Amino acid sequence: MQLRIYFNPAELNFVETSVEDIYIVIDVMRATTTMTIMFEQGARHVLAAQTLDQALEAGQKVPGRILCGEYHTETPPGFDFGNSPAQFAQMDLANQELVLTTSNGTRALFACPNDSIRLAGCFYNGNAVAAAALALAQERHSNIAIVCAAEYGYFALEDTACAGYLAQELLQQYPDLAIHDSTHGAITIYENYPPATLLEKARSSQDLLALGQKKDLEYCLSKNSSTCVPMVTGVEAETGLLRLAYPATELVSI
Ligand SMILES: O=C(O)[C@H](CS(=O)(=O)O)OP(=O)(O)O
Repeated sequence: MQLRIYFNPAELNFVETSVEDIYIVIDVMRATTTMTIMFEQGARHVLAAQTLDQALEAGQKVPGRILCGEYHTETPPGFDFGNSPAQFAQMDLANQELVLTTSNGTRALFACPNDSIRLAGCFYNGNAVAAAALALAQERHSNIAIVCAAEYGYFALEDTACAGYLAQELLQQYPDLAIHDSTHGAITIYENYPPATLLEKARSSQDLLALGQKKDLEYCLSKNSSTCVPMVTGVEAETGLLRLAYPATELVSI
């Protein structure tokens, strides 16, 4: 079993990807942390949209859906909530369906091959997402790919550090995993930029601090606080949104 790490979703355009691989998508600040917390709070589904318009349309289509997301960190007009993990952590989302669109994280899910298994990974569910990816890869005799959402196409320190952290977790749980240069690079970055250092140095941390979202950083930079592993379980035919669930009891269309 092999592990490859992509530091930017665009890299997927230049390699031969396999639909059989298990893709862990990381957007530490904040999309994949937020998704994990939504399920932690009881959400039934999170529907990931690629654009604001797609999200608005999907929100209007089904009454009762909660429309969430951001455009340049702000809650867009017409949306119920933004993309704050700290805010969702205070909400009872039992059985709710949420539509989520964000600048980088939800798009990174779409950058992976259609019909592939995609898991939302972050520091917050690190241990659990590594275990889930390994179980799926073993069951399917496939490889694992970690895809960093990055930041508007640019390298993101916190996503890469988290990729290194997940790589360490994967190697601990499955020492026979074959790794490549990208894994050595990500682990070195994690060792030099653990969460406490990311808080100080990562640009996204600075941006969130400037916006008064310090509480979000506590969630985004906390390790192994959840066993929830959001998984793409299909595509909503009418809207094209990716449906995520946890537990993924509906693994029928992939
Ligand atoms: O909501 C976020 O934190 C970001 C937006 S920005 O990059 O901080 O402007 O979106 P995400 O897709 O979660 O990275």
